[in-house]
Amino acid sequence: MKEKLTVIKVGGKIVEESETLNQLLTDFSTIPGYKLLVHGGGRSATKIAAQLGIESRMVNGRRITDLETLKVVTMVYGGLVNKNIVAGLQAKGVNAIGLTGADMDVIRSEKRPVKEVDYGYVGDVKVVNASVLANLIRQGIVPVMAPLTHDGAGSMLNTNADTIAGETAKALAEEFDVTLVYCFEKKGVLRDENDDDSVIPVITPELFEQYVSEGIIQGGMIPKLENSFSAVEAGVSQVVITQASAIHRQEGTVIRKK
Ligand SMILES: Nc1ncnc2c1ncn2[C@@H]1O[C@H](COP(=O)(O)OP(=O)(O)O)[C@@H](O)[C@H]1O
Ligand SMILES: CC(=O)N[C@@H](CCC(=O)OP(=O)(O)O)C(=O)O
Repeated sequence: MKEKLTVIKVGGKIVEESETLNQLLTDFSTIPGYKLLVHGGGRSATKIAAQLGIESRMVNGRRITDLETLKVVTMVYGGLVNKNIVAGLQAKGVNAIGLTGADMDVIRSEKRPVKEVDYGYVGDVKVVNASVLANLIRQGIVPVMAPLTHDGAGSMLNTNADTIAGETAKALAEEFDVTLVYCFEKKGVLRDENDDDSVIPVITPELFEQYVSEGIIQGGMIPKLENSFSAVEAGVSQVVITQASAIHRQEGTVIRKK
């Protein structure tokens, strides 16, 4: 029997507000057993870029990352957001280590090829170094991963945090019984975005296609669900999309292969 590991991904709206972040870190600190945290921070990057006079552009939930934007996201995700979370967890007795994909060569990626859209310095994940992460985890260290990867040739690349969480969960599923929880500000995937009580309890790829065509699922929810299906297909035991305050209950929306 494999040991259990919980991978939690927390997004931009939660990490940008100190109160919601602090609550999330408190809840995270009480999850029993092995765990790993992946954070986003897209909203913080957009705000700081604007303060620097840099405009942000998103296509299909991904940021167009030119060289100036790459500098901003490296500072914001790898510095400000990551270190605030690590310090917050240390204050709660969790021995966290902050990592980008370049640290210990944890995640290598490849610059996304230019097709209809040129995303710039955005990386598609090639290899997650599961054994490095597993060794840290088994030593009782909690990895806190920023949405940054590297190309192995000296360049950092910006990678969607939902993808980091999905790919990391998949790689670690060889060694652990992995539960992946995407948490954000809503109660789950909603039938009506303005009605918090319209949680869709279970989503399959077939239902996903239908909801996208009906416009019920859009924007940042699309990469979250695509990564969720990829994770359950690749042996992650359980994938849930839920509210940050409900990470223990894991009610929300459950992702099924079919
Ligand atoms: N059906 C849906 N149910 C819930 N949220 C949805 C839905 N469709 C689109 N969304 C949007 O997806 C967003 C979550 O994606 P994203 O902003 O990338 O999250 P985060 O960065 O917090 O992980 C929600 O804030 C919401 O606006
Ligand atoms: C390539 C790409 O889109 N990267 C994302 C990484 C941050 C992220 O995913 O943050 P959230 O989870 O808060 O949305 C971005 O720069 O917005």
